[in-house]
Amino acid sequence: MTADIDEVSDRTFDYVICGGGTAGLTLAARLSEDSDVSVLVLEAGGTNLDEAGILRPGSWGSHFANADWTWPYKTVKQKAVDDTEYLWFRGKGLGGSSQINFMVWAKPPKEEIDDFERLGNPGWNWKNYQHYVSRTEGFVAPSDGKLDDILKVDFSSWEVGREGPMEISFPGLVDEVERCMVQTLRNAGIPSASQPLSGDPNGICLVPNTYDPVKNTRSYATTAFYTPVADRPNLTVLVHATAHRLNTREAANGKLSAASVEFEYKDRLYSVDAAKDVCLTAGALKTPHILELSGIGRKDILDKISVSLKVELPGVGENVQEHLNLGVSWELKDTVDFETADLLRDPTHAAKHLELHSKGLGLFTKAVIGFAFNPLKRISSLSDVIYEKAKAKIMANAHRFPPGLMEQYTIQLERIKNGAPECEVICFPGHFSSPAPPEAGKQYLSIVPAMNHCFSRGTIHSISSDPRVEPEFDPRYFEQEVDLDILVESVKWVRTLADVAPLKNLIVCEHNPGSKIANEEEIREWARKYALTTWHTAGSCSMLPREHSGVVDPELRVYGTNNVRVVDLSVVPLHFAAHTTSGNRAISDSICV
Ligand SMILES: Cc1cc2nc3c(=O)[nH]c(=O)nc-3n(C[C@H](O)[C@H](O)[C@H](O)COP(=O)(O)OP(=O)(O)OC[C@H]3O[C@@H](n4cnc5c(N)ncnc54)[C@H](O)[C@@H]3O)c2cc1C
Repeated sequence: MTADIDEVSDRTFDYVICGGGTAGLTLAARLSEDSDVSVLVLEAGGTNLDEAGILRPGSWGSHFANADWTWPYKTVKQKAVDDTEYLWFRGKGLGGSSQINFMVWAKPPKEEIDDFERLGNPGWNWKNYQHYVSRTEGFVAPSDGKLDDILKVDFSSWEVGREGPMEISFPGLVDEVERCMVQTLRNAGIPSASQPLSGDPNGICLVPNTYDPVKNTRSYATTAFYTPVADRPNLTVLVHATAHRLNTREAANGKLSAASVEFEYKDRLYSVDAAKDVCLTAGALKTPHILELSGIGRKDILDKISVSLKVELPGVGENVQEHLNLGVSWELKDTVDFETADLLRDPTHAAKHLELHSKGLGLFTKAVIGFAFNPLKRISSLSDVIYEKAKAKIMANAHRFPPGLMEQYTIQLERIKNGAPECEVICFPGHFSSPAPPEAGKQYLSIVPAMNHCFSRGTIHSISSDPRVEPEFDPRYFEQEVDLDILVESVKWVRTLADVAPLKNLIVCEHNPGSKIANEEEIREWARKYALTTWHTAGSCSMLPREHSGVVDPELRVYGTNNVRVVDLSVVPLHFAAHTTSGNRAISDSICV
């Protein structure tokens, strides 16, 4: 049961958590394990409990149209992409983005978590990361041998948590699509990654999902971290409550302490006191907004919006890092003996598969599981050229970088040189590409190159002191040319897979980008125009030394404050090659030990 306003307004809780999403609910569940502390979660959206459209896997993207489940954030015009404004959907309501995401449970290469420590964050290394994440994982290996012939993996050897509250498993429907994809990648010379969930995803991997294998439904922050503990007397959750700003005072040690949180509920303002910590978990897009409105951030930004500066932290809303993707799709022959997600666009087929889902069958029990993580040098002969060009440009501009960025770029260049598996490809069972839309009655397969180590850095800043005015989201796509160079090489490699069996035997033609996009310049132009966010934005309140533009210390405490913590993807100092939900669990678990 969620709370009423009377149970919250003007009361005091030990911990006030702003944002009941992926990280916020994990944190609340962990903190409230101690029955001596009281925990409050303020969530701007609703509860969205037991919504079939959320629980049903295979409904990718359909949530975007539902204003109760999704925030329709939008970027500012992107200069390098013809002034395009991009939609940056995020989950709204309990569970946050974990209620609308694609359910992929992937984990980064161990070196990339160790890089957090190299950047000045003692204790933030793979060993600890794996410890925290495995407390969440409730991995269930396929019991019926259905993946044995595809994967050839002994799941008992996987180092993955098996006792945690989040069901992680392979989906109900794994068929020829996955067999075709994996075999094609194998025939293209890509090795298998045998330990994708324990720090070595390099190669082909079938990645499990946040998927309940018994009910064939989505597992997410709500099912794992809210529903099972909702009746704890020391846990209070207020929905439709939007945190606006922290009311702070200067403490005896000269630092700022947050005494209370001002929030909006049904068009009225309220306040709630925090005896211990205020934890910001509004996600990488909104957490910097709350800090700035509370007077913590860049002086020039706060001056512009007439908010008085309490703690000057030039890193707030900076160092924003994105993952990008760009699908290549092929039209399939009529004779293929499997069905793809394309059929769900047809109402008759969708109705049939809804019925099947109630029996644990059909396309709605399908998920995205086929992946390969490749070093650039494995898929492109231009890896050294791209490295040298990027390095020369970085060295030439080093004097312009904010403190701390050069250290990040040094690691990013090393990753290219040392063959870090940064070029991901995602096998999607259906149409997932632009600009040509799918044609009715046709089926497609897509292989989606994804960029995980973008060099471009964006910003997220408030443009008004009115909390209802969204901040300006500016990812600065392709500001660094190396991002486009690497993406183009990935696209070129993916297109060559059309000549590799078994894929080549199943396809009629390339649908996107299509045969008209042939030479280097055309591919470059297509990639620049049609690359999309993977919704993995991170870094907007980076955990770095303060002199390196850091916002939080290794305990996730905001510099210059006694009790303000940021506990979501905002703190990632340098992005990693993995989907982000697992990282978020580690972040929220880390402060509870
Ligand atoms: C469409 C989509 C697909 C994705 N696919 C995958 C995938 O397959 N695998 C994967 O690992 N990752 C995926 N991701 C990314 C992953 O889901 C997110 O990185 C992760 O869920 C972010 O967690 P968070 O806690 O930082 O933010 P969120 O989960 O977004 O939580 C933030 C919460 O804060 C609330 N909020 C915002 N502002 C306020 C405020 N002022 N006051 C109170 N509450 C507030 C929001 O309503 C929300 O509930 C996807 C994301 C999206 C959007």
